[in-house]
Amino acid sequence: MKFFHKTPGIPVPASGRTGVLLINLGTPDDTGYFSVRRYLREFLSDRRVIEAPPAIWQPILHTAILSRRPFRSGEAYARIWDKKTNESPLRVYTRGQAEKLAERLGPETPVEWGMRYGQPSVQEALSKLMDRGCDRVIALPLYPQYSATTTATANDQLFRALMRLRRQPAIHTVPSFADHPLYVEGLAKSVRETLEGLAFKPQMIVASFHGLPESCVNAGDNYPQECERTIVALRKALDFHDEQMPLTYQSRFGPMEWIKPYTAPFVEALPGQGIHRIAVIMPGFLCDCIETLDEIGNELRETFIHAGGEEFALIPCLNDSTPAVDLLESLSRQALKGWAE
Ligand SMILES: C=CC1=C(C)c2cc3[nH]c(cc4nc(cc5[nH]c(cc1n2)c(C)c5CCC(=O)O)C(CCC(=O)O)=C4C)c(C)c3C=C
Ligand SMILES: [Fe+2]
Ligand SMILES: [Fe+2]
Repeated sequence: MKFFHKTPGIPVPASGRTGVLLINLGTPDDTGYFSVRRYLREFLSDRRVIEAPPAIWQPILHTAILSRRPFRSGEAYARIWDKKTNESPLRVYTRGQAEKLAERLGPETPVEWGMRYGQPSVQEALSKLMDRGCDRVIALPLYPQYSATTTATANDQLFRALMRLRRQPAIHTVPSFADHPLYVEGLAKSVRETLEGLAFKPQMIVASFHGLPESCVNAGDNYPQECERTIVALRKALDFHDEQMPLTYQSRFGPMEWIKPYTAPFVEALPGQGIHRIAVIMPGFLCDCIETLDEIGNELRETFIHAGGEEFALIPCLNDSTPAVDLLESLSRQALKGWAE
């Protein structure tokens, strides 16, 4: 394979054109063992995600993890799979966000979407933008809170693609948007709408964020502070006390210590404290995915009911709703302004 990719065929307009590149995590192509294995192998080989030296980690990954986990994860993906499009929800919503954002920005500002792991790749999405005449690219990682394990590796992947280009576009990377007013407003609206539609009144709304190994935080990852910023702003928007909306962390992986409190034990203890009706919101995720729909919507619900809970409601992520597209439009226009004459 040649080191440099082709230079885009379409001449760049004299005035230049700016495109928006949405970058999300990625997801398997189907729920079968080999697809899930391929996805997990790529994901868990990323040194931004697992920092252990490859000489130690790779043998563990290829034996203990990739032999069994794809079966279990494949079953979980099958439970949440979008039957209509035959895709994972994460991909369906990311595409929806890109298509709706493109309508808002108009034909002069092309929008593409790519995945850090799997398909469509960031490189493919970048090529499409350049083939449409973009010499400037706004890269927008779809994570509300910054973490080196998500935001930084999304940007790394884009710069990896740039390393192979003879003629590079200029890049503007959009920072995290943990307490952006449109994000907080969108979350508050989704809480109000879900509560209105429920036949019961939750005694507590648990805000569960994806977790992170403690070692990452000790080494300087500011993700927990970003989660705090989101939750402080959301409680304020809803006029909630801390106890009405506690913050917890889900999705642990491996034997190491992760940031606390852990969602599952926290929720399991609630019925014993007289809390039998809860709702769960997951403001660390812009799109519903295996972690929200299965780990929380299925597994955590079962844990809570088994522990004596009575009612459990899941508040959906913003997905490709109007508030989500409002937010992405605002972030894109803000970045576009930076390039205005
Ligand atoms: C050490 C492992 C992991 C770290 C660190 C991590 C950080 C992290 N992840 C997200 C968002 C998502 N993670 C998702 C799935 C997922 N995450 C891990 C591991 C780590 N994540 C695994 C092994 C998996 C795969 C699923 C499984 O087998 O259980 C997803 C969902 C993807 C989908 O296809 O639906 C998201 C989204 C954040 C925000 C984050 C750090 C802050
Ligand atoms: Fe994860
Ligand atoms: Fe999980």
